[in-house]
Amino acid sequence: MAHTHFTSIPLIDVSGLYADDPAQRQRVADELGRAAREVGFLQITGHGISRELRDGLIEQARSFFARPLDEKMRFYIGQSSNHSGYVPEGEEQFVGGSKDLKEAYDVNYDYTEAAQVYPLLGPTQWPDSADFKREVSAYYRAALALGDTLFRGFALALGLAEDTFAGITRHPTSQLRMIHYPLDPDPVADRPGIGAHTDYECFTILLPTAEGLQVLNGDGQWIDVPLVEDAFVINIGDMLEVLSNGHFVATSHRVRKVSEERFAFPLFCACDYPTRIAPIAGLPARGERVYAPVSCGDHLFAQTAQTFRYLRERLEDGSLKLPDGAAGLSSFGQGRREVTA
Ligand SMILES: O=C(O)CCC(=O)C(=O)O
Ligand SMILES: [Fe+2]
Repeated sequence: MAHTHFTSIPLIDVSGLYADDPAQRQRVADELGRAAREVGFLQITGHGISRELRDGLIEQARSFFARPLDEKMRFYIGQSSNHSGYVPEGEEQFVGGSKDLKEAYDVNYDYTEAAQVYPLLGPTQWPDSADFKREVSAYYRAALALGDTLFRGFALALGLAEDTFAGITRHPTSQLRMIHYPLDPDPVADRPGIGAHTDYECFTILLPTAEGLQVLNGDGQWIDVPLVEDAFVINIGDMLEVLSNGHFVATSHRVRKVSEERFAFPLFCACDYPTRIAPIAGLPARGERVYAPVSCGDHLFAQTAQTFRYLRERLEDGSLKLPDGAAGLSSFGQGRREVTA
């Protein structure tokens, strides 16, 4: 899908999505739709998530990542049963073996009632801090609720019923990542924060603490995303590009080498694990592209299994098998995790 030649990221006040008046909701949805079609990235204000919730999350990240490595490794993601916990530098490697300078803590949707056990759902492996669990969970809940509101807005933007996504986002595999990009002490080393990629899921709600995020436009130029007071960055991911039959675009982005210590908190809004991701019936194709259907959870897990060292080792020794029909890396959407650095 070709992108337009944008040179800035649209900023939208979404408070109208909470209005009782359907016309007001539709007006905001139309703005969301324009940004999703033309840029695939936007920034939002009027989202209702308080500064207190955001500061609580940032504070917990700051204190967790400041701990010595051996303490952080006590909560290593590789010892969890559902892919949650601490992700040390170098654990996650994308196509081409990118050398991102970052560490992370992955938090799961704490859903334990599924009749079937799914690899990306279940109780989070929390660190040994009640404050961390409380503050991070509070933010996570609020951001998931914002995600539901945005799903309704995107449905209206596509000319669909407002509750189109409700039935497939009841217990979604929507992970919250807490990412720490340390300042590289070597001023000449050129290690990006995160290499160029698109996100796998429907859309991402991102809270950054500093500039550094860049978005690729149709002319192949990297456009800086400014840090806007009180705003979240929202970007379309592969799955919403597919569901929308190419109307919305999953846009490549990256984080350049940071010039100050940086934290970023993406919540990847996905669908329920077994959801079949295919163009929604009745939406005419926008481009030439024909999208092959995939299972939401199996696709996410297959991508994860091929990029995390601990899971790759299990694939190699045969103790883990990829779900049937799993796609290879960068074979979906806009070429997820394609490293061009
Ligand atoms: O750190 C950021 O601003 C973006 C992170 C990101 O793109 C990702 O985790 O997928
Ligand atoms: Fe991303």
